[in-house]
Amino acid sequence: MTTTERRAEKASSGERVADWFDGRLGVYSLGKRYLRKVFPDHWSFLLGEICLYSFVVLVLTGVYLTLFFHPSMNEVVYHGSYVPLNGIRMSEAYASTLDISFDVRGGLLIRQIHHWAALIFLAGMLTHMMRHFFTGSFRRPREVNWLFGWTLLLLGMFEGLFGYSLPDDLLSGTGLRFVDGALLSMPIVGTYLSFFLFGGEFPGHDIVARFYSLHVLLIPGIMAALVVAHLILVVYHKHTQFGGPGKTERNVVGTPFMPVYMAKAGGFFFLVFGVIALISAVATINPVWSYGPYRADQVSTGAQPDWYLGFAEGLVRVMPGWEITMAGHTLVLGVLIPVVVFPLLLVLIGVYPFVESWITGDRREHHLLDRPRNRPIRTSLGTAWISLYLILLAGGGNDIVATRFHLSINAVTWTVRIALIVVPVVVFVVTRRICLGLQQRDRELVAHGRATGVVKRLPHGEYVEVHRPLSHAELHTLTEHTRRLLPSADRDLQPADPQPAVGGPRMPAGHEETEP
Ligand code: HEM
Ligand code: HEM
Repeated sequence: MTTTERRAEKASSGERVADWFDGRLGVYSLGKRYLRKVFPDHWSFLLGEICLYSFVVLVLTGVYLTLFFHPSMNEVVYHGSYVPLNGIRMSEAYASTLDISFDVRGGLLIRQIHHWAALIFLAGMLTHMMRHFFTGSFRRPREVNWLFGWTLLLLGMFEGLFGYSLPDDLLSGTGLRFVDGALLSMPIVGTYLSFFLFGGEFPGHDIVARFYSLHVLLIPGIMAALVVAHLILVVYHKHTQFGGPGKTERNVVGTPFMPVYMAKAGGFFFLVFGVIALISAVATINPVWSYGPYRADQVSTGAQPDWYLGFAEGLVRVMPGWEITMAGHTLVLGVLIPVVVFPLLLVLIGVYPFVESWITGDRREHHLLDRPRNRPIRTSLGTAWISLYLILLAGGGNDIVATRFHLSINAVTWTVRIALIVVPVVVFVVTRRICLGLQQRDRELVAHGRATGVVKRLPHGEYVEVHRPLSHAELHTLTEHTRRLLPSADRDLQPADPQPAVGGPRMPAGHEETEP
């Protein structure tokens, strides 16, 4: 008997299973390489995980919904548990959504989890994106990963729109009418595009089935592939980290993937799932039975898209109803301008990493994150963009704001129009001042230490405040960006130097992974 055979005989059944897989998939070398991968610890890294887990929840609940949802616009007469709609003509899609809500066991909860998860997914993506924006993690070499993320955001928005169009209720039909109007406003191609999408004149009989294929197959497929590519790139580039003692452009300090990070991530998945399930169990979302089935001659009052598309609605609502006639054709500028501005606002985000490196001429690799105050212009652009987005969101709900607060809708619309121009500029200027103020405070802290509030009288009568010098770690964090700006800071590009530059302690706990 050979040694290997003797070892195989002695090995436990677990080891034998692992050996079996190793022989076929090479899991040992993969595991050795990646299971001890170091992940830095920071609460904001959880935002990416929220996106990931809510996406998983969407896929799981979406698959359950496909078992009962009928993507058909054929007309049926409803005879189900929801008595007020009994005997009413509606599409099969709407009738099956009512069945999911009232007759399928657990159906309403799963529908609500699906919808709430969609809202949280997009909120997660937007905050995750802003976190990466403000800390500059999109810089070289992560521009492509930024673009992958950005594509996920775009696809997520359209996936949501297609999803809430599926039940074919009065609200989703109103949303589709909006899409139709946007298409029709496009010169020359508008009518063709509308007929192509709806398979004839709006609303036609095809749109639910078409959106269904896109919603359950094409878009989730592309998104799943992009999520995998996104995460592979995070592993390939190694994670960025905030500056601090022991952290350089060439190492990553944190906890290993197995077992620490994996245990935390597993727990966090159940936390995210649990919170979404709890919200869905207590808060109604999209009660389609109270809107009624879609009819092209009706529109519901207070119709609103899901929050992530509210800014597109706002763009249309703040525009005056301008129209011009050119060569015998009417151009509806009131809709056409928003249709052009909407993608522009999104494209600006996608190309930002390239524009920034072009303007600043910074083509270096960056693995240490910026503190937002040290990049005042970028930070101010980010806050101005957020303010623009929020104002448009409020503009998209101008009717709700007017009715809830007993205001005139014209007054609300005009306030939004003025705010749209003034507020982002003010926010930009104020944020920049705040950043510069914070930088000044950092400089004073470095130069004089922290004020203790203790005032001393010196022997010759002078009063002075006692300042406590900062610790080495604090000093390192506050001055690290200035060293990176100096040409001599190229030491960051030299082989790993885990020792802090200001003589502070090494990272107290955690593991360190060094660039080869
Ligand atoms: C990945 C992102 C996804 C988003 C943002 C999303 C969003 C939505 C939304 C907002 C609705 C309307 C829910 C409602 O009726 O209140 C919906 C419906 C639906 N979704 Fe998704 N979804 C996603 C993925 C999926 C996947 C992967 C599947 C299936 C494999 C799926 C299947 C369905 C079905 C069958 C419906 C119609 C059922 C109904 O409305 O009750 N979804 N989706
Ligand atoms: C389905 C949607 C998304 C998922 C599941 C996802 C997931 C993640 C995860 C888990 C990480 C590592 C941890 C972290 O830094 O948070 C990450 C990193 C990153 N994400 Fe996303 N993300 C998504 C969307 C986005 C979007 C919309 C953007 C920006 C437009 C983006 C840009 C980035 C960048 C630049 C990194 C690299 C950061 C680094 O190495 O420090 N992601 N993503």
